[in-house]
Amino acid sequence: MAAVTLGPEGTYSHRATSSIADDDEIDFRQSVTAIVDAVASDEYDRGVIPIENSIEGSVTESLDALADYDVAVVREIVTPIRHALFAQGPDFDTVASHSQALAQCRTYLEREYPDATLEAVASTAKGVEFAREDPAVAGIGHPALGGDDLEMLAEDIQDQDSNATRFFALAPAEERSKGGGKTSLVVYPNANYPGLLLELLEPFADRDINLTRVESRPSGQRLGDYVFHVDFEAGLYESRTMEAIEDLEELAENGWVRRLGSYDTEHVVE
Ligand SMILES: O=C(O)C(=O)C[C@]1(C(=O)O)C=C[C@@H](O)C=C1
Repeated sequence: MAAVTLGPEGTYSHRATSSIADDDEIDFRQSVTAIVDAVASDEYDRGVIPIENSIEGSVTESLDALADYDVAVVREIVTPIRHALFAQGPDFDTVASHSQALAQCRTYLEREYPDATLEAVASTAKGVEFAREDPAVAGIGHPALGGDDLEMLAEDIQDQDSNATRFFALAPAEERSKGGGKTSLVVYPNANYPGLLLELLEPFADRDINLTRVESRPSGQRLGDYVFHVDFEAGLYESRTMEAIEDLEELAENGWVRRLGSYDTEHVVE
């Protein structure tokens, strides 16, 4: 099964993708949007993108791409995230990594390297690549990224031991699954009036559907205008879900409701 994810080799996204595809069938892109685009245009059977982290919250580029492209979510993959710090030696002045990884190690970095410049790059593996090329740069990423030419200066530097990231496995839209106990939707009401958010949530409460996440993102159209990402514990084709979606579609008559799909959860233990 051909799959695409965030590269270069050795990112956390790559490790999550290894749980659904053979390593020789995994290709890499430099951004989440490029991955979603490649799946939406049928170039790959699967794409894996990070969605949210237990310390730093949503990966906003991923949420925005799910609102912009028609793709299906067919699985969620939850994996523990334990970061290590790599450099050629102790004399670096810059720490390069993915913005999420830098944020997940904020307390450690402020305590140990208060003067270091933090540089957000496309991925953790990219940051470690920079460290390999430049003695002034350290990288943060999975402990296996090191190798002989880099020193592992510290391990387990994430601010919480329980650090974990949730990924979505995506497929072309026509594969929108009918199985799985969790469902994700994106709703754009294209409206703003008192009680709108309450009205958005009522269709679920009325049918005893447990919401597991509600996230708002700016629509990009105007200030104060939002797209809502909703996850809940019920299948897409259960009658209570279909009824709830009918209510949402009425509410969003000037906007839209996107069904991302139903899926099961896989916990990858490293
Ligand atoms: O840079 C990587 O290794 C990624 O796979 C991206 C990413 C993210 O965007 O959240 C994935 C997991 C970790 O939370 C840190 C970074």
